[in-house]
Amino acid sequence: MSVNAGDPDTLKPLLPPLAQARLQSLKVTDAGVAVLVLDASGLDGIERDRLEVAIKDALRDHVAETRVAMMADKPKIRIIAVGSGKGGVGKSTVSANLAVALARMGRKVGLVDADIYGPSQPRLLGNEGVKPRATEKKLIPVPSQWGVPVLSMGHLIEAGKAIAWRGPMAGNALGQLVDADWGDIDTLIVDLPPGTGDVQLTMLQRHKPLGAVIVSTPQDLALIDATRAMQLFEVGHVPVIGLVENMAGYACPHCGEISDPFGKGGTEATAKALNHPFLGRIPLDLSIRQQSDAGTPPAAGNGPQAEAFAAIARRVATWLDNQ
Ligand SMILES: Nc1ncnc2c1ncn2[C@@H]1O[C@H](COP(=O)(O)OP(=O)(O)OP(=O)(O)O)[C@@H](O)[C@H]1O
Repeated sequence: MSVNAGDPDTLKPLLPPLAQARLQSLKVTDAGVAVLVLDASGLDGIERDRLEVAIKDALRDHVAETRVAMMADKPKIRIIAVGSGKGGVGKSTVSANLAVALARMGRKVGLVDADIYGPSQPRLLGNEGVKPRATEKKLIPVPSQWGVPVLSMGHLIEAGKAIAWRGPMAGNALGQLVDADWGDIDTLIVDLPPGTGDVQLTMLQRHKPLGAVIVSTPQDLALIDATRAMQLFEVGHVPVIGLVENMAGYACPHCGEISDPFGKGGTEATAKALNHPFLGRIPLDLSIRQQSDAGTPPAAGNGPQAEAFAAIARRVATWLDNQ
């Protein structure tokens, strides 16, 4: 060991240039052990191994031992966009319950309500009226009792006040919601506004989703619009994870007879025709609307509705795990 052992300033110039550039700290213990912390973001496993070997070689004759800690980059949040061709098909309901069902499976999920002209997530997750806190630069998502933090324009504006924003302002607002301080969340469900307008384009261009879930009713007209929404994602090179059929089969609360006010099986047939997976079907059920209005997502319960959402969440989770 050299006489200079223990002096980090003498050791630094001995390091390979890449290590010097990425060095975050260098300490030497009383026992002569050099402990280096490096920013390893963007380096792959082989590059990291090579760098560690080079550092140890460079210091071998100067310290008793060298330990290198590589700080990996923060895992990137994966965005799943939930879209629909037309309004009112239950896209927000599916987004909220998909997020809750994924959280119940132990996933670290957050929810962005990108439906900035008609935000509904604060009501669906039961945290209406709560204002998000903010650090100097970023919003801090609002917690919900279902384990899913959420950010919505509904948390930032006065309840019931209409927003008449133009495209670019809407895009910037969406940016603030998506780029918030999401903590250890690794998957963000983004509830898009219906259709194929500015907000959807901004989403594709600036915050590229990893995949998209498309919600439709079994109705022909809704399916035509859903097909259009899928084309938008395809043009943006965002893979369609699959289609969800909502409001399928109505069970009469009095006699139990099942009727199909919006048709039957249309979404599954469309998925098949377009070669996309079918993720599952949610029945038209009065209790889904009642629980949603009360801020108690059905996916958090134990009934058949919870299972219907859980089945969809399992398919989405499997898709995520295979990426
Ligand atoms: N499966 C269902 N059974 C019964 N009611 C439902 C179901 N899905 C959604 N709803 C109800 O339908 C209404 C519209 O749902 P939601 O707001 O989720 O649709 P949306 O597609 O997000 O609409 P928008 O385009 O306005 O954002 C809500 O009152 C909701 O509670």
